[in-house]
Amino acid sequence: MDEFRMLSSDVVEDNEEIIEQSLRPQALKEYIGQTKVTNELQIYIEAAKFRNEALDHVLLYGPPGLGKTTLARVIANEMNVNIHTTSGPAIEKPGDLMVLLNELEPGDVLFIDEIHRLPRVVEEILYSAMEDYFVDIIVGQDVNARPVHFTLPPFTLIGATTKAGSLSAPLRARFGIVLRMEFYDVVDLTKIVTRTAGVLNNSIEEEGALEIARRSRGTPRIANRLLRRVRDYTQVYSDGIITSPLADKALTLLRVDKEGLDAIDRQILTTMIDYYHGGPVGIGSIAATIGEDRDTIEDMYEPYLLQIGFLKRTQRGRVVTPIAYDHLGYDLPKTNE
Ligand SMILES: Nc1ncnc2c1ncn2[C@@H]1O[C@H](COP(=O)(O)OP(=O)(O)OP(=O)(O)O)[C@@H](O)[C@H]1O
Ligand SMILES: [Mg+2]
Repeated sequence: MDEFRMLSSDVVEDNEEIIEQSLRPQALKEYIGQTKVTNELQIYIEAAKFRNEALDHVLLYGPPGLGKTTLARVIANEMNVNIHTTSGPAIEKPGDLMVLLNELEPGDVLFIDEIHRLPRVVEEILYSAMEDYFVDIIVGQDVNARPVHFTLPPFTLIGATTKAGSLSAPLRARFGIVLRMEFYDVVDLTKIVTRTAGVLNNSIEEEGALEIARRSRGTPRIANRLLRRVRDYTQVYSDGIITSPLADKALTLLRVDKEGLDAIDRQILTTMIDYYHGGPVGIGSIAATIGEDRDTIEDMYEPYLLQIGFLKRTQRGRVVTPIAYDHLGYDLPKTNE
């Protein structure tokens, strides 16, 4: 079997995007977990509706797969407005953004995923669009060039990013609502797995859902992905009802360990131990040693390893913690004792 990579963003994703659509909760009350975020949003949405205004601009940040896109759609649903979806890298020039802004009706949501990757020239147009709902641009070229002033309807920009730190200060300052998405706890992930199994029309025991939840790195996208693989396994090897032992067997076959770590996670940790005495070591060196992209490690792998306390960040770099040594079956080096 090919190495199973839970965090990959390759070809599988196209198909997965379609599946994800059908799994997305539509309303705030169906949205599981993230209660800090949803409680806050509930208030702002209600107040905006009461005043009959567009919701203030919202910035959602946090690791991938936690439900930012889902939440953006839920917000639009709750506000009863249309959502126009795009992403930072898709908007190459001011004209691309103008096309999108031109489609907006009063109150609409413009969702920009990976907003930290917007080109600077485009970002600058957003400043006045967000602040005062207008855009001044130059139309035409050379002798025909002339400034044009466009007014826009009130709208809500929802930006999503895995890298809040890469957002420029002026852009960040224009979001009235800034929400940080957190990893989900096992209780909420169990609910998500159970809900998804229901949508997929699959029988699952509570313990089976729990086993998948525990190994999903606090991430709904991964939980749903693992559920589908476990479902395949149970349909082939048993009557299709997902139990805890079956989930364990399927996930072990996929080499997703008890903590939900996959091959790359383990490679990061063992490389740090084998080549760098467990650290401190810079993320660049780790990336170079295992031949992975630095951003991928930083955005997709490291946050969860930090969250569960397997990695620690220090002034001088990343350090593997004693519980990670233990989990991997390594003896602690003398200096750590
Ligand atoms: N709170 C939730 N309750 C139920 N299902 C959820 C929840 N959050 C996310 N999901 C499910 O997880 C999947 C991934 O969610 P989504 O695409 O919104 O993640 P994301 O944060 O936008 O990820 P990325 O940052 O990678 O774009 C979806 O299929 C969605 O159905
Ligand atoms: Mg998304």
